[in-house]
Amino acid sequence: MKVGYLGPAATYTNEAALKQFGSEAELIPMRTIADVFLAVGNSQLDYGVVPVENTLEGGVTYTLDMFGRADLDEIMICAEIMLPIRSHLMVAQNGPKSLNEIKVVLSHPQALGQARGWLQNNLPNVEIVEETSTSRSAELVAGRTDAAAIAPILCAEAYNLKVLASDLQDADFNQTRFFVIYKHRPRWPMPVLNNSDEGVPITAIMISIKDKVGTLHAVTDIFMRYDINLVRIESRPSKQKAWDYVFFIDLQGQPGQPHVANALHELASETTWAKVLGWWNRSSKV
Ligand SMILES: O=C(O)C(=O)C[C@]1(C(=O)O)C=C[C@@H](O)C=C1
Repeated sequence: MKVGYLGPAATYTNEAALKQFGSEAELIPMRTIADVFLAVGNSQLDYGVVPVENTLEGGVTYTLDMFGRADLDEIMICAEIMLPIRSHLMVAQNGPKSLNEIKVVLSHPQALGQARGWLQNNLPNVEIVEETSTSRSAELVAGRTDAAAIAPILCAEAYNLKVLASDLQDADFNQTRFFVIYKHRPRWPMPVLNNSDEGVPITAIMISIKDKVGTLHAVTDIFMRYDINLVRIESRPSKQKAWDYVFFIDLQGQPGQPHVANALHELASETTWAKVLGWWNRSSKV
């Protein structure tokens, strides 16, 4: 079984993939989140692990936008992984000895955002450089004497770096949610990964609604009438025309339940486009 994740080795996504698949799978680092989607889409990978949402920084837009691509229409979600996120400031062994010797800080934009307060308080004048992942920034600072990376602790060992400061995240409830994605082929049963019957059933949908007064109200009204709890609603530009949006909705329940099936059926009258992205059981454990 081949499972792709945002690489190089020792990203948070790598940790999430290990948590879900253990050593049973061949874990393959990919350069970008888009590359994970594309390799799942052309069946080079059986599964991909991608970050989707963080408790401090919100939605991972790179991931959300890939679900809107027409050429990746068959990609679905079959599980989610929650990971506590702790970040550290690390430098090369012969690099800066203290914070005032650091001129540049490299990291993934999500990790930089989660440490915004710490950076403002401790390194207000450094240049900030965004990289494709935290471990890519760790790999890059290994050869520099003026730079530091914000990265997970696994990177210190993987890239032989020393840690100058720990726990940079702006709150200790910092967590990221990841999706396991696969290419939907007509097969039954659907893959079920670590999804015990004990969790709360969640279904993710993506919709585009009619451009008229009250449509969003009508959509939420349908879910209210069927007693369906909405656990997340997030909008992104549709990228089809200006000021046009798609909505990502996570709801409690699964399409196999009659009340959810009926609600999704009724939803068609208010939407111009709709897709079920997948369903899984949410564990209460992090
Ligand atoms: O760069 C990494 O280590 C990643 O796995 C990406 C990512 C993200 O995109 O949200 C994953 C978890 C953290 O929130 C920070 C970065």
